[in-house]
Amino acid sequence: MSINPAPASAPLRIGLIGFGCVGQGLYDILQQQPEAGFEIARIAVKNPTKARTLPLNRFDFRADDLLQDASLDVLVEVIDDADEAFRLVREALCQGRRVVTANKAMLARHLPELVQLQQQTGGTLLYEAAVCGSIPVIRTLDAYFGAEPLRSVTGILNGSSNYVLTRMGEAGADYAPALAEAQQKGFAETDPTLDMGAFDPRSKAVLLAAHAYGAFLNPDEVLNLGIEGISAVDIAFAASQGQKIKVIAGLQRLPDGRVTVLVTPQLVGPESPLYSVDDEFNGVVIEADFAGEQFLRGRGAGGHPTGSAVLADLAALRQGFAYQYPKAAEAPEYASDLEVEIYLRTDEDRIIDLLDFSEISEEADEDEYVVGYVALAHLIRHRDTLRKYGAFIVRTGRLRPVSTNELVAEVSA
Ligand SMILES: NC(=O)C1=CN([C@@H]2O[C@H](COP(=O)(O)OP(=O)(O)OC[C@H]3O[C@@H](n4cnc5c(N)ncnc54)[C@H](O)[C@@H]3O)[C@@H](O)[C@H]2O)C=CC1
Ligand SMILES: N[C@@H](CC=O)C(=O)O
Repeated sequence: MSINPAPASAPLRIGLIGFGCVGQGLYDILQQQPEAGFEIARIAVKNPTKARTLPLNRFDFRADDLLQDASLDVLVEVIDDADEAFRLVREALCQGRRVVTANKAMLARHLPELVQLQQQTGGTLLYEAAVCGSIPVIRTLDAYFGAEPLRSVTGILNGSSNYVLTRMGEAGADYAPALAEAQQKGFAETDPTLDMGAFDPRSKAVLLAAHAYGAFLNPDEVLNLGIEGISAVDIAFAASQGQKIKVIAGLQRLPDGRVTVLVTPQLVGPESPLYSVDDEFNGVVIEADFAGEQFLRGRGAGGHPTGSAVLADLAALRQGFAYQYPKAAEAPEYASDLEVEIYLRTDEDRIIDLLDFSEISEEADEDEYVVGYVALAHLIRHRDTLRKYGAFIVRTGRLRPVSTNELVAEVSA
């Protein structure tokens, strides 16, 4: 038997919208891979006066001009403005075009509409780069695990906050300079609050929930707590227990079939594969009913790793690949009637009152921390107040149904 290579065909003509960290990363990758069969035909940028690595005549200054150009085979949207990204992607899909985006904030807000639009117009939208940079997690969940029920998907989904936590834990760095380094390396969002406040990994968790469980969630329903209030005391507390603090997105099927999603700092021990996922790396542990545990690890941010995921989407589009959302027809109910065990450090007594602990197992006046169970609904309702008063919260990983002492799940991260 002889295996014939795929027939040569004309390169796919790409319209690239956005030439920042990711746009340049993709451009660079395609320059180094002329044989890959993709040509960046037009590049739209916003600011005509900004100094760039390519001559001025290489750029367009109106993304809409690319939308009107029928000679472009695929549009790649990698700008940092979620509202404008939605307008552009929506318009392209209305035209029935093929689109790749990395904009998780936009996707998490508009996914149901964008999926419906593809069904109506025949357009295709891929977004592997939107979750975990270079790690092929969306396609793994959608295509490979499309038929298998999943117990949980647990991951470090944000490179910038993981970088800051690593620098603070290993090098004893302060929070602000560690964040400045993450920004300088191109890992952070234009507004780093999205990273440090865990809004970015929450968007990514919402996307994973659609592919892992068929659950299309409103991001506001999902608890996100960040690391803006972290201090050396917290890292020492974790270390005293042989653990590290990581920002963990936990997607979990409960015994009654419902799913819950939490995105918060969490204590992670050396028994977890996520314990040694450091710097800007991301990691995802998938617990499947029949396959058991699988672990994916890779660079979660940066121009080349993210550009690599865009390249993979371009290649997938050429092969006619589209997401199936295979579990959407039997989407589970979303559960928030749970109690979560947390470590809370605050110098404000009113925060402890506000959270109304149902059980306290440990209290240290000197270090101003409390460990105990709190209703998830209270954490969601008061998350802005917690952020405002600099309270720092870490989950232990234990969950239980509201108002009972029966432990339903112990997430060992
Ligand atoms: N940097 C990273 O590691 C990753 C970024 N992403 C996502 O990729 C997207 C791009 O991120 P970065 O490249 O890091 O941001 P960036 O800030 O480096 O670049 C974005 C560029 O888009 C330009 N822009 C804004 N509005 C525009 C418009 N209407 N038309 C043309 N250009 C416009 C900005 O001027 C800027 O140069 C964002 O959605 C981000 O969340 C996703 C995964 C990883
Ligand atoms: N700001 C994001 C970039 C990739 O998604 C991160 O730090 O993970």
